Amino acid sequence: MIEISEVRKSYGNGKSSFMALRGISLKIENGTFTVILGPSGSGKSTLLNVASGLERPDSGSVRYGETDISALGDKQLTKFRKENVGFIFQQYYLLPNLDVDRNVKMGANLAGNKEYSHIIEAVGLGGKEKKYPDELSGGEQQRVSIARALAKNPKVLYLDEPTGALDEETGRLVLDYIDRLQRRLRFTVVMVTHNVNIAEMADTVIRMNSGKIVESYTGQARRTAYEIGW
Ligand SMILES: Nc1ncnc2c1ncn2[C@@H]1O[C@H](COP(=O)(O)OP(=O)(O)OP(=O)(O)O)[C@@H](O)[C@H]1O
Repeated sequence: MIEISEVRKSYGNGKSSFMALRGISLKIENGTFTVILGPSGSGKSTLLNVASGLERPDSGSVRYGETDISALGDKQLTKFRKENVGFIFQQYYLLPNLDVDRNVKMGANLAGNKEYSHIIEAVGLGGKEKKYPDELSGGEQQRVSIARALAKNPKVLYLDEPTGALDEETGRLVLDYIDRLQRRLRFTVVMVTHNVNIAEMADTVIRMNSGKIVESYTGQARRTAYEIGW
C-alpha cells in the first residue's frame, strides 16, 4: 500500500511562494487503478511527483509499505524509483537516436531486467523494433514510452496526462493497452488527467482543488477505454 500522510509542498520562497499541496492524505491499495482529476493548477502533477519520489514534500510522509520514501537520502531515493516506479508523461521523452528496441531496453536496464521483448509485443509494437521515434505516430511513440516504463517491471506506474497529446481514437487505444496490461499484470496505476470520462476506468477517483483533495470515492465498476465517453 502507498500511504500519503499530511503532505505539504510549496514552490518558491518568501512573498512569491505558492503552496501547491496543502495537507494531502490518501491511501492507495496495491494493484488498483486510481485517477486524479482537478482543474489546472490544483496540484495534480505535484501530488504525482511527490507520491512517486520525483520530488520531496516539505512535510508529511509518503510510505510504500514499511518504507518512508520522504526520509530516504538522494541515492536511496533514486534506487527506490529505479526499482519500483515507472513514469509516463504527456511528452514521450524517447531518445531520438535509439530505435524502439533500444528505447525499451533502456527501461529494462534501469531495473536490471534482461527480458523485455514481450512488452513490445504486449503494447502492439511487434515488428516495429527497428523503427526510430520519428518514424512512428504519436500513439505509437506513447506506446513505446509505456513499454519502456513497463520493461522495468514496476510495482507502480505513474501517468501524467498520458493521452494529452493524442486524438480520441489514439487516446482510447493507448488507454486500452494500459488498462489491459494493468488487469493482467496487476501493477498499481496512478493517473492524472483532465478528462473526467477517464475516471470511469478507475477503481478509485480523487478530485483535487487548490492543493487539497475535495472528493474521493472507490470501488466503482471499471469501464474499458471503449465504454467511456470522451
Ligand atoms: N516547479 C515549480 N515552481 C513553481 N511553481 C510551481 C512548480 N510546479 C508547480 N507549480 C505551481 O504549483 C501549482 C500546482 O501545479 P501542478 O502542476 O501540480 O497543477 P496541476 O493540477 O497538475 O495543473 P495542470 O492540470 O495545469 O497540469 C500551480 O499553481 C503551479 O504554477
